[in-house]
Amino acid sequence: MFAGIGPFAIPAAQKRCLVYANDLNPDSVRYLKINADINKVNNNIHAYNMDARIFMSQLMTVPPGESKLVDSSLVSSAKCSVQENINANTEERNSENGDLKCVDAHVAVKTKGSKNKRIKTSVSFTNKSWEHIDHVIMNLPASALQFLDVFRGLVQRKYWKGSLPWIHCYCFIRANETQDSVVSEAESLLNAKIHEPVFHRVRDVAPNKAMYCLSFQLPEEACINEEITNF
Ligand SMILES: C[S@@+](CC[C@H](N)C(=O)[O-])C[C@H]1O[C@@H](n2cnc3c(N)ncnc32)[C@H](O)[C@@H]1O
Repeated sequence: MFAGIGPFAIPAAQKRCLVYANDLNPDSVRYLKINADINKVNNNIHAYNMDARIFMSQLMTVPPGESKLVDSSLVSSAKCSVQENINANTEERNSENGDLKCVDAHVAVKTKGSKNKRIKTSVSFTNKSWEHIDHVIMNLPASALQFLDVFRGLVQRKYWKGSLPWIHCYCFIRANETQDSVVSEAESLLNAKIHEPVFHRVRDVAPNKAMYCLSFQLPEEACINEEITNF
């Protein structure tokens, strides 16, 4: 969600993960793509330049064409509607399900105007992210925890295949704070109970403050559990 120039995205892609990497800063995304090129993993990394909440929402939205299908076997055989929207390598198109912009995976084109404007980022859906993702990495900013609300009702269980994703959210804990208070805050943002949260102490950043990574599996209660409608 906050990929920066790719210190997590590039190693994951090197391990053959398919990575959807996003950052709000266009310069970060530019260098992320350069790093992906240098490391020869650009086929495994799809880079986005948008706010992390919008990114997650759009990644997980079931396109309208897919939502009419009656069972998951039909869903898996249907063509990705976003993919269908790409008919020229460098042409930008809006997806059916919103305003996620698609261009060829290997082309990073700056928008007209000033240097610092958003860049058109690359999307080439080979997988259907609303059906399954394994891990979400939220490696800072310090406010990363506050973004957990995006997962509330994000996954539509009837389209999801396999186990729910693991969320890895970095945070800072001061000496007068506890891990329990972090979990409580995360639970209230998710509106669901977190089962078996795992804290990994990353490093001390000050005498009374340490950086942690809170990992947990997205709780079932945080998902939408509607029945499939038969048409
Ligand atoms: C401290 S950096 C960490 C970058 C990277 N995860 C790393 O470990 O190098 C935080 C990143 O979050 C990005 N960021 C901050 N707010 C954001 C938001 N609302 N949506 C997406 N990215 C954001 C910043 O642009 C920055 O690249």
